[in-house]
Amino acid sequence: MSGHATPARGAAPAVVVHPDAGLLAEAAAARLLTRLIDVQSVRTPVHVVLTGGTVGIRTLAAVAVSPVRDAVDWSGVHLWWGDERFLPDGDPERNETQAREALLDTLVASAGLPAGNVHPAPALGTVTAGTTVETPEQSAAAYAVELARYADTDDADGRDASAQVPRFDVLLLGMGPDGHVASLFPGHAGLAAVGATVGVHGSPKPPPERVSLTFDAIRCAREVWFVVAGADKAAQAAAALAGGAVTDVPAAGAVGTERTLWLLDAAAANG
Ligand SMILES: O=C1O[C@H](COP(=O)(O)O)[C@@H](O)[C@H](O)[C@H]1O
Repeated sequence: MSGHATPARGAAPAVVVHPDAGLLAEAAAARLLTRLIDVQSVRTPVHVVLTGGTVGIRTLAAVAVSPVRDAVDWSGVHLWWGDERFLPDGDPERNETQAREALLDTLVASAGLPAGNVHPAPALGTVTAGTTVETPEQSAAAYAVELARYADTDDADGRDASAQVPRFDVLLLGMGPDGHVASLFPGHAGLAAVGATVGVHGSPKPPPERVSLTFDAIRCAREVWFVVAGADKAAQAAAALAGGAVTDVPAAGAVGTERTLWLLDAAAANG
């Protein structure tokens, strides 16, 4: 295993606990909207990485109905994903499909989000640059090309900019009960992948084929925010916060350069 097996340099984690998963999603949505408004007061565009998973999608649904939603200039927001389930376009299990239904379709239709600012990892069977995407590796490679188009390679702050990705302003992550983040699973080869993206096979959580950002890419984010709920996540949340080994608890390796924030519900915080 490479240097990713040890916790990364980056912002030390801070923890905020909310009473339950519903309030966690509402609070994360409010926090995200405030962050977008704040960042837009000093720079544009803003790059946000979305997560799939239960709380991640509930957070997007809460953004959709927030009265503050339209205080964001969505024309200057670019949206990416930390991971994707490698399935055909429109499959209900794709993180992209769920995010579009929860929020993105509305933003494109009526809030000024350009369709071209939505950057999913290409789905199984889609055609990208004249080639049909048939493997997670092909999707990961095409996703890396798209990320590189928006890359910020300024490494003046000491971060490793070799992953060729945007300087994400917020990168949202869920966490599985096994401690996985994005599609980086305990003991899997993807933990050691270098560059921006990796194709994943044999995921212990269905579907088995996925595409993920690497730790190199995740660690380019200014702010990494976990949204984690449920008693089944408590042990791994505690292990990650205690600085556990990344091979056992991948969440321990996901840090932002300026902030690492764990947004938990009370059940997940009780480990
Ligand atoms: O499969 C995935 O699972 C994780 C966690 O999901 P949850 O439902 O347990 O919260 C998610 O973060 C990831 O994006 C997704 O692909």
